[in-house]
Amino acid sequence: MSILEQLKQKAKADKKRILLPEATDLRVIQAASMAIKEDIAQVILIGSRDEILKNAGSIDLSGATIIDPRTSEKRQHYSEAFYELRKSKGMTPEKAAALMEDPVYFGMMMVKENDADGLVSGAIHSTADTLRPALQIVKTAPGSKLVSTFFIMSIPDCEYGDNGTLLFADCALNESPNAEQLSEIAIATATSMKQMLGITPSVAMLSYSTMGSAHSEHTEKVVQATALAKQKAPDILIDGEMQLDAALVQRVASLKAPQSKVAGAANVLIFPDLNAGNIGYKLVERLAKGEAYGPVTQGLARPINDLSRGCKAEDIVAVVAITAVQAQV
Ligand SMILES: CC(C)(COP(=O)(O)OP(=O)(O)OC[C@H]1O[C@@H](n2cnc3c(N)ncnc32)[C@H](O)[C@@H]1OP(=O)(O)O)[C@@H](O)C(=O)NCCC(=O)NCCS
Ligand SMILES: CC(=O)OP(=O)(O)O
Repeated sequence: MSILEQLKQKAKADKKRILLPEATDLRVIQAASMAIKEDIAQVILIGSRDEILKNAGSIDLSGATIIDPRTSEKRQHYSEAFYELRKSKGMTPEKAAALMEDPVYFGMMMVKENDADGLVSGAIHSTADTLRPALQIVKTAPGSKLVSTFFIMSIPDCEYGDNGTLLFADCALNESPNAEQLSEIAIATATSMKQMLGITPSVAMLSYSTMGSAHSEHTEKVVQATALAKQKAPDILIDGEMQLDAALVQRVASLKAPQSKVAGAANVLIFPDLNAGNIGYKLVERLAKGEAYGPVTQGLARPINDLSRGCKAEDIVAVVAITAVQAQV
């Protein structure tokens, strides 16, 4: 069974209430219909009922709940709760009331108030416009300092990773993580690999240098992050700094990093910054025809997940399943 099929089966076993706030977009409407048909979530669409149904045309949305923020009886309550939450950051009652007309902000408050279990957005909104309200409203999980994101990459006919399945991080949120933050991203992604996919993580801290073959402030950051991650999580297999070929290809690993248990067998790739991570996942998605599910967030108090604006309806369904599985924890 494919990784995606496994996640869908898990989602089905305990169905969660998942919000789709970009409900007028045709891909989101198609995804909602598919998710309902596959029975992986209770789908809640946020937006104008008339507009959603007009855009849906003949697509069956009969199993979805539709909530219009402008007419919702919860609007006043959410608006007041949002104002309370953000007043120390300059929020005013007027601005809070206006933002509650925005389906993404309204949806975040639904999740915050436990009126839904998770939210998926980003088919229309940029990552910043999806994740900023999540960070402001839902906030970090207890014990988590840093929210970060990963992609589940599923690459056809691929001998690397776990039969072509790898996690890539951070490809969407943290622009220029320092060594401490990079170590947190590595540990969180390894934990996600184990918890969500049941695969033992083998984490490569990527660089343009392998085990000291080059030196600069950029490589030193990765060296330091690797040492910190090993110190904080001695039970997780983490190594670096290493180049991508050393991380994946056994023949190259035996030349460049013969002592490393991770080199040649990595299934979690930690990129040194967002330029590398975002370009890296899109290269694999487009040139190797890999499926890229995400960006999936880790470290938030409740599951809020993003999409790429280039996503297809099937990608949205996959992220709905992932969000539902996260909501089960
Ligand atoms: C998401 C993003 C907008 C957040 O930026 P920001 O400038 O920190 O935003 P804000 O200052 O409004 O932060 C909002 C809150 O989230 C917190 N926060 C921001 N990033 C965080 C992180 N990674 N982990 C935990 N908390 C975080 C801030 O401390 C702040 O908290 P507070 O307002 O309650 O005190 C920014 O990180 C970003 O643009 N990232 C790149 C997104 C992108 O373009 N990706 C490429 C395509 S996928
Ligand atoms: C994750 C990502 O790159 O999102 P977008 O393509 O929407 O910028």
